[in-house]
Amino acid sequence: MSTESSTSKETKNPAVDGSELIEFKDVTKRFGSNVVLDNLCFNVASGKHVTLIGPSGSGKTTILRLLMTLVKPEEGTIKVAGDYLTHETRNGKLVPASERHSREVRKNIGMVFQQFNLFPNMKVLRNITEAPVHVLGLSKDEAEQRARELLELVGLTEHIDKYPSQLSGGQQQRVAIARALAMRPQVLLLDEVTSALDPELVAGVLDVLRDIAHTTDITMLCVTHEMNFARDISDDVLMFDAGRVIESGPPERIFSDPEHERTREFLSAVL
Ligand SMILES: Nc1ncnc2c1ncn2[C@@H]1O[C@H](COP(=O)(O)OP(=O)(O)OP(=O)(O)O)[C@@H](O)[C@H]1O
Repeated sequence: MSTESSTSKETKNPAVDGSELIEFKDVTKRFGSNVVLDNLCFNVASGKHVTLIGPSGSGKTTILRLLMTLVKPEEGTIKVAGDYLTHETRNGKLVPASERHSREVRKNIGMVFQQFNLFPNMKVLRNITEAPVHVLGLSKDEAEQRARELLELVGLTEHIDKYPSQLSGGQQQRVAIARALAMRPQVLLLDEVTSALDPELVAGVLDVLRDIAHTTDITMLCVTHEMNFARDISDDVLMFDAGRVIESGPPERIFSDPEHERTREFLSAVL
């Protein structure tokens, strides 16, 4: 991870191949007159785990939504795995991307939302196999094999034949994690994935994510208020304020010795 304001490169996991997997360059996002992201530049290297922190409304979720192409930037470019998400090259010129192009680039990205967003009318197994079969073109057998492996990873093998409504929130969120991973994305986006859970269910979900962070090569971009989790999994933490990164660095430093007054204020309110 690097930002224009970042100087530190201390990390606990080396980058898988050292290349930048996510690149935001001069990205500005406005909603009406509200400038949510202001000429934002940051990169995330392949295999890194980066956590976005900052006050409510500082633009963290908007960054994840831009990567999912749920919203579009007014200015600037976003690259994923070397391809422009928002633009494509036609006749040697960079032009706004077609839906088709963005969809292809977005296949590199999986997202887990605060509100699980499972298909309520499908059993657990089909929730996980649906996209690999219909988007990636896997055979039903291949997709089911993949789903079974992932259900084991998230500890839900015995719930394979249940509907989401028969599961706890924590179990539903673990299905959502398995569903995102079933697409074998290079990047996993996590948007406050434990915020909607009863407190006693939070640890189980975070344990699964810690396991994934520590045992796979997946790149993670995470928005969370769980600071202990952020400390455990992050190579770098980006502190946002008013649509800009005001400070970044390894969690050991950001949490114990923040440089910026706004970071100190924010951390004293949440830690
Ligand atoms: N679809 C939208 N239409 C209008 N304004 C929006 C929209 N989405 C986000 N915003 C505004 O953009 C700003 C940033 O929102 P965002 O959700 O990215 O912040 P955040 O840092 O993730 O906050 P939180 O920690 O509360 O989730 C807020 O002022 C929000 O009201």
